[in-house]
Amino acid sequence: MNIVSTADLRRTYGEGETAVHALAGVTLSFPAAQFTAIMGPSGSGKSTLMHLLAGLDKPTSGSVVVDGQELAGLGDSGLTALRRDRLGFVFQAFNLVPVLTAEENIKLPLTLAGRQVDQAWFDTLVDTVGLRDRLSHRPSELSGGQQQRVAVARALVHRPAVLFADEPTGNLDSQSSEEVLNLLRQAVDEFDQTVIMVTHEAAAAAVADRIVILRDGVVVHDGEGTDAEGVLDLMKAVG
Ligand SMILES: Nc1ncnc2c1ncn2[C@@H]1O[C@H](COP(=O)(O)OP(=O)(O)OP(=O)(O)O)[C@@H](O)[C@H]1O
Repeated sequence: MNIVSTADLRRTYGEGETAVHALAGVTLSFPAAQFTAIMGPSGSGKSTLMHLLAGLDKPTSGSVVVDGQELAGLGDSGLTALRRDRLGFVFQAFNLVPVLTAEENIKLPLTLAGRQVDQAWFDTLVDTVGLRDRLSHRPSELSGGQQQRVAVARALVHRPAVLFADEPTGNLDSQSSEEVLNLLRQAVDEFDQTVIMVTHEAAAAAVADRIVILRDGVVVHDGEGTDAEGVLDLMKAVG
């Protein structure tokens, strides 16, 4: 089953001669429990695609279906509810709430939605991300890698239909990057989570099951995962 799919998705900024076709017809399907890395040179449309998939921006034309819902048919409150209840996000900048502890940050999506915490699932997540002894710490008392692990747990606490990760290792050293990537991999392998990750880094993309490469707003490669060297070769091949 596809958790996310797009049909001839287009997003144009501006009009006439100065128009920029950030996405120029993208048709992609993302099945459940698959880890996809979206790559491509700067300006190729990665962020635009991610924003459209998450309902944070509206397409010029074409459609996006997430978890069985056509986004164009949802109003602002419907989109907000979809993001809150069905999507998880991990960003380059961690985006934790500074005044809340790690535990409160992880539980925040449920608190905001007024939903009960599934304690067994919370415990599984905390043990998976290895933060049991850091739960009462605030973000400023955690390393970058620990903060991003809190962010991954937060993104998974409500068991989203899909987890979007936007350059999740962009601010991390190589060891913390590896830990965070392993966690995302585990979320797919052990929890059947669907992960869509935008990244510039070949080493990050190498943990994915599938590599999609954009250039000038179109898909120029869509194939199985490979190691970091293979990813670099792919990037070179598509220019
Ligand atoms: N709000 C905007 N107004 C006008 N043009 C925009 C806007 N946002 C993006 N663009 C243009 O759309 C194209 C795609 O941008 P996008 O940010 O999606 O690329 P990207 O692949 O995410 O790049 P990067 O890797 O540098 O983040 C670029 O040419 C960019 O300049």
